[in-house]
Amino acid sequence: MEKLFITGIGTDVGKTLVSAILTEALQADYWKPVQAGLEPTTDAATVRSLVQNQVSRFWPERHRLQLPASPHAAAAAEGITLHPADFQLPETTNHLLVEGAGGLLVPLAPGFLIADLAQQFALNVVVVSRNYLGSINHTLLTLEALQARGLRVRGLVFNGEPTPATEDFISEHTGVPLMPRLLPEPAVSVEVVSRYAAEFRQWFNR
Ligand SMILES: Nc1ncnc2c1ncn2[C@@H]1O[C@H](COP(=O)(O)OP(=O)(O)OP(=O)(O)O)[C@@H](O)[C@H]1O
Ligand SMILES: C[C@H](N)[C@H](N)CCCCCC(=O)O
Ligand SMILES: [Mg+2]
Repeated sequence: MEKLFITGIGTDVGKTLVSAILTEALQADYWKPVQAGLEPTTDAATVRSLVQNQVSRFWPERHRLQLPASPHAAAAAEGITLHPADFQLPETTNHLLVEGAGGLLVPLAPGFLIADLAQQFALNVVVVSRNYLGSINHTLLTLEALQARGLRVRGLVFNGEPTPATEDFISEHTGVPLMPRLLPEPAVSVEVVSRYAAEFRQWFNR
């Protein structure tokens, strides 16, 4: 069974889109442990709206925080402090995807980072790297931080305009496995997710 933690090189890089694609590809369960920002929608609701299979289960967030901010700040604004002991991996016999919030070193509380959650659950990691000027550095820093923590990279997903100079350097410098890449889509839809899911399914079955 694949038990995967979806992180990225920052916020808004496409973790939720990749989560939807992987959820559909593997008919996996999906869990967003901490949702910071509830309007206009949540990541779990987005993934649910983009997948069609009837197998996936959507596990409830452990913390739903109003403020679209860093989780440590969103929690503080509600007068609460998140603790590692709050979080237990959903007990499922299915594949499971766990989506972080923002990038790998985003704080959940003082001394408690998103990376600690991936470590606590001993999950393999999928890294989403959106293409922008500066993304090489952000990607290499993320991969180095994962390596320093002994977290295994299951695959790296490039998202955006194909940029060989960027992608080739990251791939050759780190040797991480590359998953299928995402192109800029005019709109994100069930059809788009279904098309990529077929590609990712092949990647897992290769
Ligand atoms: N390849 C793409 N083509 C078109 N739109 C995209 C693509 N990748 C991401 N987007 C859009 O960019 C926005 C941010 O993506 P997404 O919500 O997946 O980011 P995220 O990394 O999950 O952010 P967060 O840290 O808030 O969880 C969304 O509106 C999403 O639909
Ligand atoms: C609100 C946003 N969409 C994410 N859920 C949280 C992003 C936290 C980023 C914190 C940071 O790296 O400065
Ligand atoms: Mg997201």
